[in-house]
Amino acid sequence: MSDTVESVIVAIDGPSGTGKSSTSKAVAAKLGLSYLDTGAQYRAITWWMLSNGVDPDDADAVASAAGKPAIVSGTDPSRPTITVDGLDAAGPIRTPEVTAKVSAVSAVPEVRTRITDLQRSIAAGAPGGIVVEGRDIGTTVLPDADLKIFLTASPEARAARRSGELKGADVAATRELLVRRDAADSSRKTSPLAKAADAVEVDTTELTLDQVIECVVTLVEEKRAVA
Ligand SMILES: Nc1ncnc2c1ncn2[C@@H]1O[C@H](COP(=O)(O)OP(=O)(O)OP(=O)(O)O)[C@@H](O)[C@H]1O
Ligand SMILES: Nc1ccn([C@@H]2O[C@H](COP(=O)(O)O)[C@@H](O)[C@H]2O)c(=O)n1
Repeated sequence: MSDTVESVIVAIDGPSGTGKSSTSKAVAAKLGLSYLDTGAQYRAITWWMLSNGVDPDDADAVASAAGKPAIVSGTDPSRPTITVDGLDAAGPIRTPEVTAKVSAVSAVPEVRTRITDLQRSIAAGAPGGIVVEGRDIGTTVLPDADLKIFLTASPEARAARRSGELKGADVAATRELLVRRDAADSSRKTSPLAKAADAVEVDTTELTLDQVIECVVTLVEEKRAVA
């Protein structure tokens, strides 16, 4: 006889442009789960620093200000939202200025503690379960997640995807920026980008987005089915 567990927590990590957001949103929508984009939270705090005259490269100043902004994430996968001090931040957090500084801000331990606490409380409050995507979800934020996925793809595939998204941005320059951001995220001391030992690695280089979504949905359903 088979039964189905009530709630499931899925952690999806990986480098930039591997398809974490697209996959996580679609999987959550298909399975009726909540969705959390943790990169958006780090972008939001970075945007607040830039908007409030805090130098993102001054780790002490960033640490002192880390508790100030009120960051609220909406977890409906069909309409994810993010506000900072009540302002809609969805657009401003995607600017090149924020992208260029987010790795510096997210490396500051006080920022990570603040955002990790927020992520854990959102995951704990998600009624039917949640898909949480980022860089350290399986290793640090939710080490007891029911399923951990680590998405990868070649830098060339990721750059081609991103430059398509950015309407023809130079692929070589896009690749350079992706690789540099991954290197910074992987080499920071506190909670770096890393694959959890018990994560399932999915190389998406040769897969369509639909194939990746199907693969992850299958893995979640397998986990949910309890013998
Ligand atoms: N398997 C795939 N095949 C082709 N394109 C894809 C695939 N997966 C994602 N994409 C496209 O690649 C781009 C980047 O995907 P997405 O934003 O989901 O990646 P990400 O890992 O969340 O990136 P980041 O960490 O930088 O936020 C999007 O335009 C998305 O539609
Ligand atoms: N769990 C996470 C998620 C993200 N970051 C930092 O945020 C940056 C932006 O992430 P995107 O997914 O929106 O590209 C990322 O480069 C990391 O610096 C993080 O540290 N931990």
